[in-house]
Amino acid sequence: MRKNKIFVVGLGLIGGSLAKAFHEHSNTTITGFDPDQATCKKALELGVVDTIERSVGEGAAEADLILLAAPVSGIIKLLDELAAITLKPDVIVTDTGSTKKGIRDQARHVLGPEVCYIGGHPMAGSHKSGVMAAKADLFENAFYFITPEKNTPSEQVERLKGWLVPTRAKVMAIDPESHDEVVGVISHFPHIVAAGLVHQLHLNPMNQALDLPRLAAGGFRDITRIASSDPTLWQDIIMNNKAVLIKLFEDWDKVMTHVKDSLLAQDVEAIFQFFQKAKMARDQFPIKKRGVLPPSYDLYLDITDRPNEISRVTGIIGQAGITIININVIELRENVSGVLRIFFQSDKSRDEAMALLKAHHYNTYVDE
Ligand SMILES: NC(=O)c1ccc[n+]([C@@H]2O[C@H](COP(=O)([O-])OP(=O)(O)OC[C@H]3O[C@@H](n4cnc5c(N)ncnc54)[C@H](O)[C@@H]3O)[C@@H](O)[C@H]2O)c1
Ligand SMILES: O=C(O)C(=O)C[C@]1(C(=O)O)C=C[C@@H](O)C=C1
Repeated sequence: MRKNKIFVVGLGLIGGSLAKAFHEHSNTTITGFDPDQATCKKALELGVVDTIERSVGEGAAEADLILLAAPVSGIIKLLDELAAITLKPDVIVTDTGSTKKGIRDQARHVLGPEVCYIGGHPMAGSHKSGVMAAKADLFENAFYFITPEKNTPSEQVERLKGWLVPTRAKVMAIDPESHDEVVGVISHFPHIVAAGLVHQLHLNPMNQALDLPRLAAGGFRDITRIASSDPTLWQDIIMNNKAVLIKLFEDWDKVMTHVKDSLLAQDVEAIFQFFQKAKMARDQFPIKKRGVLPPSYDLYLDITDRPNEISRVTGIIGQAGITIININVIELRENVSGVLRIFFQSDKSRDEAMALLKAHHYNTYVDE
């Protein structure tokens, strides 16, 4: 029996992760191509793909699903390459680019009407790049945007959804223009702000003498994690969502000017409201679930910086026969209290541990 063939072009974080997830499709061969030879070699070694194709043309001609997972400008060029190849009549061409309008425009422009192109964008990722960071479960429970045209046959949309089942993502159809507006707010502009905060720190005159990153606590690190993302990738994304981002700069200026003016006017109530409204909105965000990871029940407790403090806590829990599945320390600075986060297998274990620690005068709490 002939095997179906998925051809993944661009075997980095996203292409590699999708290729890994696609291995769940039985009766399917996953082939790949990447211009970087070292990436191809690694993808084969790690079993991310079954084979590496010698060129885009050779892989694409035989494929039932073509997935373009290069940087956005690379995807646009790849569409030109595909336009010059005779593809299988029922092939679906999709991509993972973080912007959709420019890619859709190019697909419309260069691919003939006989080729079914449906844009895609999985809303999960990382500041890390490359095939080594690829994970089969990266998209589990994440949204996965697809951008079919009004005239895309519904059977083709269903076929693409079928291909994407092993990602365990929540597939959502949206038009490319709305997509770019949405991700401008929830992804692209925040990346600019994160990088901007890092620049602000570096430009500060105190940085030379005091090495501010060394002093920065959890808050700065949390909000700037995504500033470690690949600049080439982000240059491409930002350039391809220019109009949306320019408008967001105007909105952002209004928000910042409001805080600055409130501060200048010593308007305490306005400043309180600024934080209060943001907190209320942020606290309502749905909790993100990660499907393959077993659920964990977390307990937080305040600890002081004294010798053997962590082993004292784990000892109290361990002696009661309660299993701890993981531990992490949040912001324990010299001579200052920090927070210990302990992960349990069940709410019962967590609640028992909590009662025990309370009896030992620890301040404990759970984050609902
Ligand atoms: N990183 C994220 O969090 C994330 C999330 C969702 C979508 N995306 C999008 O997915 C795509 C891939 O991102 P990534 O994070 O996997 O990047 P990556 O840098 O990890 O991988 C990109 C891969 O594409 C290859 N490549 C570069 N130019 C190419 C070309 N012209 N043809 C074929 N391959 C080429 C590179 O060698 C590299 O292996 C981008 O379009 C990005 O916008 C990224
Ligand atoms: O988690 C991260 O590090 C990401 O930046 C992932 C992220 C995002 O902004 O949320 C980045 C780009 C995408 O296109 C989708 C997801």
